[in-house]
Amino acid sequence: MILQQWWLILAVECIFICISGQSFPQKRQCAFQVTPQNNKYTTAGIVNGPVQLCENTQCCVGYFLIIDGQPEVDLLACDMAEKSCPDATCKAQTRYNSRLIKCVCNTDLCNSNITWTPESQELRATYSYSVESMKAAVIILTGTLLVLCFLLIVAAKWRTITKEKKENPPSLDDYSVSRLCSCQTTKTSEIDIADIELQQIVGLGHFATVWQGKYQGSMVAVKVFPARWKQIFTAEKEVYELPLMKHAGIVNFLGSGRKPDGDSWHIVLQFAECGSLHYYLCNHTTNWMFSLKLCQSLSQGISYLHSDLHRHDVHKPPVAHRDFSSSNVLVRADGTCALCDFGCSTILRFCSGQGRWQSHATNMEGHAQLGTLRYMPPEILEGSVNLRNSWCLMQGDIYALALLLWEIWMRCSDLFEGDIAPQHLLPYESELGANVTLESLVNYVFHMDKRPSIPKHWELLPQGSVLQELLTDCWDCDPDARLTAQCVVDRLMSLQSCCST
Ligand SMILES: Nc1ncnc2c1ncn2[C@@H]1O[C@H](COP(=O)(O)OP(=O)(O)OP(=O)(O)O)[C@@H](O)[C@H]1O
Repeated sequence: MILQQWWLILAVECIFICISGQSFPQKRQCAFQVTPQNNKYTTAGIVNGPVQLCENTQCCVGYFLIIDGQPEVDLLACDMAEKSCPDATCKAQTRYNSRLIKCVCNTDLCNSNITWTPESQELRATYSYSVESMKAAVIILTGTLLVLCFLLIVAAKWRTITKEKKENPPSLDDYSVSRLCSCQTTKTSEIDIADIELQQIVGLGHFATVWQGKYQGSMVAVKVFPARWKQIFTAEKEVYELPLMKHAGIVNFLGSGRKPDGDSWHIVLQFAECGSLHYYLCNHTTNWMFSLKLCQSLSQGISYLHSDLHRHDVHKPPVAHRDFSSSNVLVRADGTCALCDFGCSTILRFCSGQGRWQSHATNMEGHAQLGTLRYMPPEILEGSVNLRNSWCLMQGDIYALALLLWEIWMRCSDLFEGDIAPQHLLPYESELGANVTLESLVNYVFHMDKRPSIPKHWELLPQGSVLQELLTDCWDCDPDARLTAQCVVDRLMSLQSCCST
């Protein structure tokens, strides 16, 4: 009897091993070496000394620091999730800056040795994979992972739905950047620059100088681009000139013009009396209701920017901001926020002839990594995202929105004991300093999955848990798990009704 049972167990085990051997490929083994700062990768598989057996991927990853002209290991491990890794050997693919390089590859222990020459430092810095890698990845993925991709999309969508996304966002899958579709409609709004009186400089950006000025008897802001930044001027003007772009959450565009000698290009805007949100928060604390007003108008602005609107025969396509920071939000005298600076933005257009969304960014090709480093989401910092995927650009804006909400609430006296809010700090300023580097952000935000710290005592406040949940749902490391901007608007609305003080 006992012998019979033993045979039965052995037979079942045999069948199981046979089935599992046929159904699943052998697990990938990768060289393993981490530091306490990036030990997140320990969870990517079973570690056995210098080797890791991957749980979820066939890809090994290696990060190397260039020290004295030689690559030195920073991290070796299995990749955290299944991604494209068409190369059998570890070739330097992405150069984050002059010091940090990365490879991903698909054979056992392939990440232990990187193929790198000083010439490969000439690689153009980009957060997307090279064209060859992309082509190979597409072929492999199309052939072997079609079903898996479908299941992943369904799972991601399901997760998105369960996050109470009340808005029904447009389906923006992975589309390539293209020329403008024929369905584009823009209006021009030329202004004679001679009619503007420039009075004083109120802002100095990377690309333009912003003046306070007078136009037709009203106070205006004039953004002056030198001729060499014409491309950025054109990109920004194009966003402002989209149909239905007038909204309380977006700074009012009055027109644009060019100096007769052609050496500068001008964008004329409504003047925001309190300057940038960053400037405002450095100089003012707020009470709860005022901070909520800032947050609501801010999220309404980004929600409107992301929206796909049809009114009568007019269409406003969704726009991803892509450089959302407290310096690119203005504060009006009435305490409402208005978005500005669309020089890095991407317009998404739906072309009925092609039956799909296309993204359009005038300046995208030359400035793949545009945006303010500190506000870049982990997936863009790490380089695992395809920047041509329009939907992930919106999700990047939501990550930055969370950082802005955090900045605003950290200056709200009602959220601190004795009504004393700490001095204004930029996100990650207390942890990484005033001048962050890409390397330190990749480590802290991506590898360590850290975010700006939320004061412990907020848990005890009536609104504390909602604030905390809202922030964590917006800066989630998984872009698909983040809320939509409209959902943020709704959550803030419910905060107003439940926690008015
Ligand atoms: N309409 C406005 N009213 C008042 N101040 C403004 C206005 N527009 C811009 N500014 C000020 O000018 C600064 C720079 O503006 P903006 O971000 O548009 O320029 P930029 O050159 O594109 O900057 P960046 O370095 O972010 O790319 C803002 O942070 C703000 O202080």
